[in-house]
Parts: sequence; C-alpha cells; structure tokens
Amino acid sequence: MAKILISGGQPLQGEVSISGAKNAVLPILASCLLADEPVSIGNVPHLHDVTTFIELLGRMGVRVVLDDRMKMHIDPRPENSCVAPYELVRTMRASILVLGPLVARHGKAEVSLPGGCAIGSRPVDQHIRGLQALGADITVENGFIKAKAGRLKGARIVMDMVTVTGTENILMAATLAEGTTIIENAAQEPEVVDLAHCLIAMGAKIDGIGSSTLIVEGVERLHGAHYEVLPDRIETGTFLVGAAMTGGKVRARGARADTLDAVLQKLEESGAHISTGPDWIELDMQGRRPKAVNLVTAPYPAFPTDMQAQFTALNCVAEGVGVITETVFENRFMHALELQRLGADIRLEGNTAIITGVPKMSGAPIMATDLRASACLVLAGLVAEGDTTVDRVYHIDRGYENIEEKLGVLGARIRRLPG
Ligand SMILES: CC(=O)N[C@H]1[C@@H](OP(=O)(O)OP(=O)(O)OC[C@H]2O[C@@H](n3ccc(=O)[nH]c3=O)[C@H](O)[C@@H]2O)O[C@H](CO)[C@@H](O)[C@@H]1O
Ligand SMILES: C=C(OP(=O)(O)O)C(=O)O
Repeated sequence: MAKILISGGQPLQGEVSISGAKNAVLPILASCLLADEPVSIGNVPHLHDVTTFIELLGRMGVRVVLDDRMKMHIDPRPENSCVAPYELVRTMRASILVLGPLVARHGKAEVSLPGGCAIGSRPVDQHIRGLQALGADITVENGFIKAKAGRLKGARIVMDMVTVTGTENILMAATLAEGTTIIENAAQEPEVVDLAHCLIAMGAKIDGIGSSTLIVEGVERLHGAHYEVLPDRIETGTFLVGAAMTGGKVRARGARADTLDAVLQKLEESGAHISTGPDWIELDMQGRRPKAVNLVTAPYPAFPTDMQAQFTALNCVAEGVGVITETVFENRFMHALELQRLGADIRLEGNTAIITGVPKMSGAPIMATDLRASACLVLAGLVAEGDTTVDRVYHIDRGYENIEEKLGVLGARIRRLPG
C-alpha cells in the first residue's frame, strides 16, 4: 500500500492552484443521467472518486470521454442498466447520488446501500423518504435500495435534518417531476448551489438557490449543456491551514473566498493575515506560531465538518488550548489517536476534542483512517520534527489531486513511497 513520507520543518511558501470541488463534481456527474443529450463538464479534478463515478456511469452504459482540453463529455443516452453495484458504492458514498436521477428519468433504480464508514453511520433514510414523497415506490432488499416509479409528482418535503447529498438527490429527481416540489430545510452548501446552477444550464427551473427552501418547477426534459465546476473549498482550506501551521505564506489560485467565510474567520482568529481577490486567497502567518481556536462544526454557512480534522492538527501545535466540537458526524475524531502518536496533547470527551498545543511534535509512522483525517495527518507531518510516514493514503487520493506535488511546489519535503 502506498505511503506518503514527509520530513517536517519547512514553512509552506508560494502559490498553489486549486482543483475543481470533489463534492460538486460528483453530483454534477450524476445529474448528467437526467439529460437526453450529451453534457460537458470543465474543471473536473483528477481524483479517485471521479474515476470511480465514471466507472459507475460506464456500468450504466453512459459514455464518458475526456478531450485534449481536459473537458469531460458525458453522453447519457445509451443507458442500459440502472444498477449501482456494491463493489463501487462501498468505496464511495456519493454513488447514492445516481438514485434520484435514475428513478426520475428511467423510472427504476437499484442502488447498493452505502453502509457505514469510518466517520459515522451515515444512513440514507432522508433520500428514500424524499423520493417516496415524489411518488417513487422504494423497498430495501438484500442490501439494495430498489426504486420504481412512473413520472414523479412534485411535493412539499421537509427534511428532518440538513443533508447535503439527500438534498441533491431530491433536487435532481424533482427537476423532471410533474408540478412543483418544495424542499424545506435544504442544505445550503456551495456544492448544492453549484449543482443547482448546472441543472439550470440543462433547462431545470429552480428558485431559492443557496437558501434553505428550494422550489423546483418540474420540466419534461433536460437538455445538453456545458458547466464549469466550482473550486474546491476544502482543498483550499487544507492548504491555508498548512500555511498557518508552518508559519508560512501561501496564495491559493482559482479559489473562492465567498465559500469559506467560517474557515477564513477561524484562520484570522489563529493569527493569520488573510487577503482575498475574486479568484484567490492569500494567507500570511509571518513566521508566527498559530493561536489555538475553538470551533463547532455544523451545516453551511457554519464551520464545515470536512475542515475539522485540519483544524485539530493546527490546534496541536498552536499556543493555548482549543476546543473542537463535531456535531455533524458521530465518529469523526479517528485522527486524534494518530496525532497523539506524533506527541499531540488531545483529550476526547464525547463529540469534543480538547487540544493543548505543544511547541513541537515529532515524526512517527501513522495511519490514515478517512479522507480528511489523512489530510490532517499530512499537515501534522509538515510541522513534526523528523520523518513522518502516513499509511493508507488511498483515502487522500479520493479527494485531493496530486497533494504531494502541490505541497512540494510550496516547499514541503514530501514524497510518495510506492506500496
Ligand atoms: C459527497 C459529499 O458531498 N459528501 C459530503 C456530504 O456527505 P453526506 O451528504 O453524506 O452528509 P449529510 O449532509 O447527508 O450528513 C449530515 C448528517 O445527516 C445524517 N443523515 C444524512 C442523510 C440521511 O438520510 N439521514 C441522516 O441521518 C448523517 O448521518 C449526518 O449525521 O456532506 C457532509 C456534511 O457536510 C460532508 O462531510 C461530505 O463531505
Ligand atoms: C466525508 C467526505 O466525503 P464522502 O462524503 O464522499 O465520504 C469528505 O469529502 O470529507
């Protein structure tokens, strides 16, 4: 299994370009199943999850071609199967996003239950309930969600909790339903907004984008379109935290500051100087050690759970005591044990981590348990004295494009050791 080796101690300095957002491109790829013409997508990140999603679309007979300008062309027309098999779904939860489009356009879908993962149980009851409200007949049998429907019918759906992919699945299905669908307590994440804009480019009628109430007027068909994916706010935040932890100065190019308010606010609280432009964000720590920050994760626009692990790493080497509370997933502190192996002082109390910053951590072999945990361990390796090897880096490849190359350009001493 490949590992990443980091020799700590170098401040991150320079410019890094930000890739398209994983959590936007995956629902956008799923939305192509709704169209009856080819769709092209730009700013597609090279990620393991994208490859898996393309394989999943391929199993459904969808043709996906990458042109020489790195635009992806997706032709959904030769559909011949509506099954998302376990071996693909189990490696990527976002596979559940084919459920809404398949049932809306083809009136049938069989999607393997995604199951639990390292960060929590992650049920899909809200996806199922929402699609049932639109008229789909859904059963769960032999580990598969089996859905059948005629043309879906618009409905008012109040989500029990804010769910990102749940909102996306229902939103996509509602675009082809007859009549009006109102989704209350909808997720407001920038990736949901990006999906809505892509659906509009394909001919959907959606109001309330970016708010907690989405109103969808169903249309007969969605047509082809071209869409450019939003820059990845979590990748951006990860590099900025790296700069803050190492006392460095980094400019993230192709980044969107307006999607990162809560994160930038916490970085400023940690002592960083932040400047922004229309498509860049610069963080300057001026060689200082960060100050510890307190934060609570919650749905957008509050602090994102996908940045929690990275800030846990920052607090490990900060001045003072930082308290981090995770409210979105029930088991998202797996990185704490690994950080302790590097010498971090972390006390876990239920869904809260109390972190007392230490002046120095020291390198050790550590193991990634999930995507953002692996990013946090790489960041910790950048400041730990000596060598850190992070094992199971396949997690990081799910969501970060060329992370070791990008960090290398910023001056980190990092390389991949083949498995
Ligand atoms: C591909 C993608 O976009 N992944 C993101 C998405 O995951 P994902 O969409 O899976 O996360 P959700 O927003 O659905 O989860 C939020 C909470 O709702 C619960 N829940 C969700 C659905 C449901 O039917 N029932 C239920 O109980 C979950 O267990 C969790 O506690 O949003 C998360 C929260 O911002 C991010 O961490 C993930 O990176
Ligand atoms: C949890 C994440 O992704 P996923 O929902 O795809 O597991 C993430 O991006 O941090």
